[in-house]
Amino acid sequence: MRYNMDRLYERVADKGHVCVGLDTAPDYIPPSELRKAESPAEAVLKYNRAIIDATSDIAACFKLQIAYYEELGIAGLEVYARTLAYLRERDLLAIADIKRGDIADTASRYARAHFEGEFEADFVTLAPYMGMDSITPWLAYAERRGKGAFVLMRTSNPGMRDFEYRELAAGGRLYDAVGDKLAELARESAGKYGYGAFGAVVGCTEREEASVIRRKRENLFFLIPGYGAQGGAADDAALLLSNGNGGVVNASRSILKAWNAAGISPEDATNETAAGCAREAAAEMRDAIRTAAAHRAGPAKQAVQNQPKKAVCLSEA
Ligand SMILES: O=C(O)c1cc(=O)[nH]c(=O)n1[C@@H]1O[C@H](COP(=O)(O)O)[C@@H](O)[C@H]1O
Repeated sequence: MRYNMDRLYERVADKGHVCVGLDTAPDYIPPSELRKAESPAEAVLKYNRAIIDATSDIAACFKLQIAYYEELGIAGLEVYARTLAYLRERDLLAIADIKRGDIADTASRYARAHFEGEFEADFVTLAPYMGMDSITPWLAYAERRGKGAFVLMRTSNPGMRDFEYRELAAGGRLYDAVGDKLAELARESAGKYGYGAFGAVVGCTEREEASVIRRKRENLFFLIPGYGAQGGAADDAALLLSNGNGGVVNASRSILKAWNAAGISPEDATNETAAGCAREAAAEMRDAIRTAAAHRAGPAKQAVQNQPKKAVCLSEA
């Protein structure tokens, strides 16, 4: 079976580790574009296309957080489906960030909804709280169609400590117990590069145990959120990589709102300028992660959060 995880590995080797997050809220879009569009949903679709076109040679993959589409109702879900189709037509890999988890029968319907038909994606995100019978129905699609998933293991949010860090009576932490199960699954679905069809979500906002997690889970490919807007930096993310591969690092707001951070005034901004800034932010991120991965012992943390930047991306738009 040719797993999507193998394809993702190859994209990382080719283009770097950036996963562009298409978490597109209408208020991230230049006001002139919102005024021109017939609806906020239409503006989101046009913005997504502009960002995809500007970053497709830099991004290993794209991630759509479905909440940003659901909140726009039916029109938003249409844009979600059309953005996925736009990526598919360009042979770009898509992660549907849906964080599902339910009993097996329901899970199999969720799996059909997101691995086939109008909402078809290459990967999904899953929540493991209900146990492995909520995960295995998705795995059938790995065997049949090469699909992949990232299961929440150690997340990027402050609340990760509420449950994920709980010490278990049997030893280890709760997130470690999730890792054990995922490593087992990965052994059964190992692809060409040794990674399982299903990987794990490990955030880069917490350095504690990052190197240990990476060493211990050598057959799990990681989806690494928390870069940029949540404070994670290139050298934090690099701790979760393995031999220059083994993970993609997601950034949503720091790419989608790069035009804002560059100091371009809302009156002057267009999709073209926003796309130019997004491209620049994604390229900087790619280079910073590559450098950090190459120098693991690495120099001082490169602050990426809220960095005031010159509007140099204007000239590239
Ligand atoms: O599964 C995820 O993608 C995810 C897991 C996690 O632990 N933390 C996390 O931020 N995410 C998602 O990653 C994205 C982060 O967005 P930014 O903080 O704007 O880069 C959002 O889509 C989150 O829903």
